[in-house]
Amino acid sequence: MTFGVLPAHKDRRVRPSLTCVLGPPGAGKTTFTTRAAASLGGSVFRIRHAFQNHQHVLTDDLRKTSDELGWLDDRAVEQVLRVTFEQGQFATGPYPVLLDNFPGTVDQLRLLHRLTTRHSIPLRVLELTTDDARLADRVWRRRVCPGCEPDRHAPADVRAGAEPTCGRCGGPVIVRESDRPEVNRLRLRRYQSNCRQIGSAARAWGLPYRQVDATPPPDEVYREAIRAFDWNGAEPVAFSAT
Ligand SMILES: Nc1ncnc2c1ncn2[C@@H]1O[C@H](COP(=O)(O)OP(=O)(O)O)[C@@H](O)[C@H]1O
Repeated sequence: MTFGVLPAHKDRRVRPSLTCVLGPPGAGKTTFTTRAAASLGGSVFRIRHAFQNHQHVLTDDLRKTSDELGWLDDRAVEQVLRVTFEQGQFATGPYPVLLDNFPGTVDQLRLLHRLTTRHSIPLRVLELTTDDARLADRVWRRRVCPGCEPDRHAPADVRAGAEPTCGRCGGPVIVRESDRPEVNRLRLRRYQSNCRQIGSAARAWGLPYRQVDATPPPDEVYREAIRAFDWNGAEPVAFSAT
């Protein structure tokens, strides 16, 4: 099986796949995708990074957006997906691919479905859920470290104190721009208005769709999520570079 010019995973039991990881802000998507990609030997896809990396494929009108959350038009999404996956420019590592917080709409799921069907790549959806109070608390507490993660996405491992610091580099941590209450409210509202449609479409198109309770600690969430899918028809194996 080929998928653009991307290499197949060295371990034949781990086959190419795309797993959409969805959930409201604070559910733990980035925590899960980062961890799963590391232990499965895969990579994480983020639409924002893909846009940044492939600006050149977009015409000027498609680079602009007036959307309140900065989402680009689906024509831009389609072009970026094509160049990322079909033209093999997804150079962040071998499969499986975990799509962090993507798709955001049913039309975007349709784009992915078409793309993966064309290339016989399994596509499935994992939704992480927890209660509203916990979501609010996690978003409220989340900090990022501009030193360790200049793009300010992945949550920092915060060392508590009068002035909380990054557990990794000891530097100052800050609140993520998108966690400001007014932006977070918008993100949550958009998620809530789109997630049911995405779920219904996934089921109608025969895509595996699993919900996992993201309330327990990350290790447990990870185990449950891995259990929720027959991960490529094989027990997931820890990735070894050898
Ligand atoms: N299972 C979990 N239990 C407790 N805290 C978690 C869990 N998963 C994530 N977190 C913390 O909650 C915050 C949000 O997690 P994150 O992965 O950034 O969520 P999302 O990507 O869904 O917005 C982060 O500070 C993270 O460290």
